[in-house]
Amino acid sequence: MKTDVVVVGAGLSGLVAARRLLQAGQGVCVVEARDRVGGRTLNADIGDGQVVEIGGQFTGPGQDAIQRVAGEVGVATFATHTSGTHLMELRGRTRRWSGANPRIGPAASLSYLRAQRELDRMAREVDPRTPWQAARAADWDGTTLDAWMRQRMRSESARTLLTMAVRAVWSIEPDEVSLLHILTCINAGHSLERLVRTRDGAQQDRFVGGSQRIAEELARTMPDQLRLGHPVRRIVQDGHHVVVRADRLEVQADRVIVAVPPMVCRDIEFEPAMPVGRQQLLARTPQGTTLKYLAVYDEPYWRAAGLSGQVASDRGPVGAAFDNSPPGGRPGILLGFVVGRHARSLLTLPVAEREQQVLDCFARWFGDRALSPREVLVGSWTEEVWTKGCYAGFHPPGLWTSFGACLRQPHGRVHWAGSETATRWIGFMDGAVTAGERAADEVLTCQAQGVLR
Ligand SMILES: Cc1cc2nc3c(=O)[nH]c(=O)nc-3n(C[C@H](O)[C@H](O)[C@H](O)COP(=O)(O)OP(=O)(O)OC[C@H]3O[C@@H](n4cnc5c(N)ncnc54)[C@H](O)[C@@H]3O)c2cc1C
Repeated sequence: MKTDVVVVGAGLSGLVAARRLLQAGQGVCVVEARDRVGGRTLNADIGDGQVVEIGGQFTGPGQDAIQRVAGEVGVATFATHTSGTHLMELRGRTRRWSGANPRIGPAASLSYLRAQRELDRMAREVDPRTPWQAARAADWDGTTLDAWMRQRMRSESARTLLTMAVRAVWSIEPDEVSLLHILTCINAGHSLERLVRTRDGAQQDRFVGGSQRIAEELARTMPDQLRLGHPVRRIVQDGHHVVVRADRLEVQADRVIVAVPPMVCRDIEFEPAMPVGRQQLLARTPQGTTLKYLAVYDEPYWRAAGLSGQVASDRGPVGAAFDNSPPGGRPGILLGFVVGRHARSLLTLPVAEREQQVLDCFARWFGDRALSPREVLVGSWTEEVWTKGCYAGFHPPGLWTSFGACLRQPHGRVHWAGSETATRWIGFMDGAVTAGERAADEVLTCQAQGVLR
């Protein structure tokens, strides 16, 4: 089969790239390993025509790209449930709180807010398009966020709180990530405060009908271009064209856009081989670890007790919880994120034991009724062969300054998309959209100029 452009991966990034290319009159073939579209967005049916999200779900102010695309395909947003009192488990104490910030004592609060402000200020010195060019890039990429926290934050409670925030936002531990990477992501997501917050922040809204609907609606506009269930194994190029070899499918094209997560991209064989910088980049980009649990109850019974369903915990295994009920409030759904170190430890247990530990957390916060959900759904993304971890890939120390310049550099006729290659909202659905559009524009420019880079 022959076409102008092959897109590998029918997640949001690949689908948006394909849409832009089709709009520009290009022939397109989207080759997807799974038998569904949406990648890291996935809806689960909970009956009565309602769904809940197993993958990415939240959106908020400043995420204009995903909201624009959602609007264009007729998917609206609704507010995440936040009314009521939130809970925080911190260093052996459970606190109830409401308003902007949890009360953790004046010294700890001050230490946390100072650190947040300092990180936001440092982040403004980092251009997310070229983090390796920041004046202090070498220093910041030579250390971890944890090392910086130990140096700058005297309060242990404040450090624990920031660790909880980092786990919740990026599903990683502060001692494994480059300080420069965190600053890049903070700038790309406006500010740490915006990344962390629900109201006025990145968790403010959800998509009606579930986020996967956006991918499904995009896919509906290109039925003839989609090839589902064909894992791409090999991409071979010469001076004239590129051939994409997938299971039971071979497509020849002028150019290819690869829109898959970094750890999965490592498994595709490239001929000629990728340049050394990009090989190193992929080999050293791990992905976060997340198990996302959704416990379904007849009603959101915790609301009657004045609780919002929102919890942050350093004890775990659930590190963050939300009321994830559908817009109408029935059934009641508790969402529990098990992330970072807690997720890696939970993943070593049998599935039934994992679930029990999660329900035990819910019972600790919302009473024994939590132990009897009518259904429990789980997204175990590290165990998904076509994802291998989430929410996204991240950079340990040294990576941005050594190999960052290779992140978006095309390899001959092969271009790179996916939320990890974004320069705004890196690792988010919004980033997936802008990365897909950027890669499509690169291809269109090359096609127009007849360029082989
Ligand atoms: C549990 C969880 C919670 C999240 N929470 C949020 C959130 O609240 N808000 C937010 O904005 N983002 C969130 N994210 C992140 C967000 O979902 C992702 O950044 C975004 O969806 C990534 O889109 P993508 O197209 O770049 O990659 P993907 O969605 O991973 O798409 C890649 C596609 O490529 C396919 N593929 C892989 N390998 C091959 C191959 N060899 N051949 C063919 N196809 C292949 C995959 O099957 C997949 O369909 C979350 C993610 C998860 C998993």
